Amino acid sequence: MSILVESLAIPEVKILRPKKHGDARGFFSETYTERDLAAAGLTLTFVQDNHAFSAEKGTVRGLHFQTPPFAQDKLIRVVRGAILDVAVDVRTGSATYGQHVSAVISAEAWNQILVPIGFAHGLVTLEPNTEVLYKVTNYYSPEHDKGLLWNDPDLGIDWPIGEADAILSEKDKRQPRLAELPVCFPYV
Ligand SMILES: Cc1cn([C@H]2C[C@H](O)[C@@H](COP(=O)(O)OP(=O)(O)O[C@H]3O[C@H](C)C(=O)[C@H](O)[C@H]3O)O2)c(=O)[nH]c1=O
Repeated sequence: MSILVESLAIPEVKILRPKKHGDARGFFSETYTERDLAAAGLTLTFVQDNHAFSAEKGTVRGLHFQTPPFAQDKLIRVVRGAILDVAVDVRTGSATYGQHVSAVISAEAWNQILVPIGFAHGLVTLEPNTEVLYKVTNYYSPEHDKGLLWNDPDLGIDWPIGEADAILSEKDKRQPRLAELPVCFPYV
C-alpha cells in the first residue's frame, strides 16, 4: 500500500496520503495508483489531468461542478504552495446537503483530496505561486460547468479571506447561491 486513504466528516470525501521515499537526491512518490484506490473501494477511471497555477495568495477558484452526463470526480493535489480545499454536498436529498468539509492540501503535507460527483469544489490559495494538479473522471464540458457562490452565507464556509481581498474570475463573482441552485444531483 503506497497511499493511505481516510474519510472526512462527510465520508464520501477522502484524504489521500501517498508515501514519499526520500534519499540524498530528494524523493520519489507514487502519487496515484489504481490499486490503492480500489483497495479503498474507489473504482474511478480518470480521463483528464488538470494543472492550475495561481500567482497570488488569496486566489479563489470555485465553487464548481459539472452536471451529468459530464459530472466529475476530482483527485486534487498541490505540488507547490498550499490551498484550503472545500467540498460542498449538492446532492438533493442527502442528509448533508449544503454542508461542507475542508482541508489544507499542500506540497509540504504531500496530501490529496478526493471530491466525488455530487459535490461543488473550490479552493483558496494560502501561498503565492501555488500549483494545483488534479485528475478528473470526465472531460471538460462548458455547457455542464455549473457553480455555487463561494462565500454564500448559507454555506457557512470559514474562508481565511474576505470578499474585498479575494482574487476571483468574473464568472465566480456571479455564481448562484445555494437557495437558487436547481436539482443537479438527486440523492438516491
Ligand atoms: C476546468 C477547465 C477549464 N478550461 C478552460 C476554460 C477557461 O478558458 C480556462 C479557465 O477555466 P476556469 O475559469 O473554469 O478555471 P477554474 O476557475 O480553475 O475552474 C476549476 O476550478 C475548480 C477548482 C474546479 O473544481 C474545477 O476543476 C474547475 O472548474 O480554462 C479547460 O479548457 N478545461 C477544463 O477542464
